[in-house]
Amino acid sequence: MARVVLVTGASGGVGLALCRRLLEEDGRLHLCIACRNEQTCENTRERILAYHPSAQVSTVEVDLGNLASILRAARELRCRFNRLDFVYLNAGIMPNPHVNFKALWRGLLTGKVLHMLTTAEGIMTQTDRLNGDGLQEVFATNLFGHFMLVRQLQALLCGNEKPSRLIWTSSSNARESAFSLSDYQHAKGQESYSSSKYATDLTSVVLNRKYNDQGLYSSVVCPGLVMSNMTYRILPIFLWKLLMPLMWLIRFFAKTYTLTPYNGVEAHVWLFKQKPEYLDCLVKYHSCTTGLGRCYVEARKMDVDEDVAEKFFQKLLELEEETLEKYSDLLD
Ligand SMILES: NC(=O)C1=CN([C@@H]2O[C@H](COP(=O)(O)OP(=O)(O)OC[C@H]3O[C@@H](n4cnc5c(N)ncnc54)[C@H](OP(=O)(O)O)[C@@H]3O)[C@@H](O)[C@H]2O)C=CC1
Ligand SMILES: CC(C)CCC[C@@H](C)[C@H]1CC[C@H]2C3=C(CC[C@]12C)[C@@]1(C)CCC(=O)C[C@@H]1CC3
Repeated sequence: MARVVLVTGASGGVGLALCRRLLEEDGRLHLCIACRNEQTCENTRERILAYHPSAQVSTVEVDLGNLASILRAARELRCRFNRLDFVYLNAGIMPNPHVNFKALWRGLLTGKVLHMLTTAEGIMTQTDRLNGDGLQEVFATNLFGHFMLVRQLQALLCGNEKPSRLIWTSSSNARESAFSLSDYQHAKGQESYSSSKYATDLTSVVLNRKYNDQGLYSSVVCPGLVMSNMTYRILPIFLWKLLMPLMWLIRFFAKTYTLTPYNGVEAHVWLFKQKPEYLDCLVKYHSCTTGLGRCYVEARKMDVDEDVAEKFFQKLLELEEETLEKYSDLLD
């Protein structure tokens, strides 16, 4: 039976490379790509088919920053499929990124330089805003939209003959100090991206606790530093191109400098081949590349407080309840 795989954020960068590499692994799978609108869906499908002409690729329109769009997409997916084997929750945003060059410069002179260059700790901020649903945009797109999608797809993910899998694209930038239970949407700070990725790690841990006995397993991966539209918004493309030789050099010391989307999805593809029962739900799987360009995966224990994770999950459930009340007309 062909496996059914749903990928969000498939239109470029990590998501597009993931689609292509999954089809290299298994040309028989049914790939459903989730993109923001009809035009992106069609363009992305054509780009994938150009490499894998005989692949089964379908599309679903979803704007993860819009709750009504998520409920509609989930309804469509429930009509189309009777199960989903893998869902890659990959779409993400980092709006208005700002690099603190002064802190970067100071950091270069300290012993923590590699940590800074691989996690961006202390050198990156963002400006967030409210979206049309009245939620903080980064929290809504990176985490809550995906959470709602998973919950709405529960019937396709639980109780199947074989386990189903959720694989979240998190980040090395996920940091406990950027997250607070009392401001879990990160309305007050300037590290909404870091907070949303930490929230992703917390959510995955609790999803395992709640759903493993129903045959649903969740994992988090970090693609490393990848050149994509997201990073091209941080520094201009020409500057990244100029910095490329330096970054290849840094890669001899910083293995998470995967740099290309192809290398960045090593962990996503590795997880596709693993039995979930043997994975550790408190581990984040990092895509790594050696100085000579060999890709591999490194498992690192996550810094999560399971009690905070549980409390945060309750808050997500409350927000979900409010959402479902508001959009009751979009439910079956
Ligand atoms: N690049 C890096 O160094 C790193 C990236 N990551 C994570 O990897 C993931 C992929 O990022 P990357 O490929 O680098 O960045 P890109 O900006 O290239 O890709 C982001 C993807 O998310 C989609 N997306 C954004 N907003 C929405 C939305 N509201 N609804 C639906 N889709 C949306 C984009 O679609 P559209 O084309 O319509 O904008 C695009 O397909 C993200 O979760 C990111 O946080 C993690 C660590 C490092
Ligand atoms: C010589 C160069 C390496 C200098 C580049 C400085 C910064 C622009 C980058 C250093 C660490 C990078 C980083 C990210 C963005 C670019 C840097 C801040 C991310 C935040 C991108 C998105 C992520 O999810 C994590 C990345 C961590 C490292």
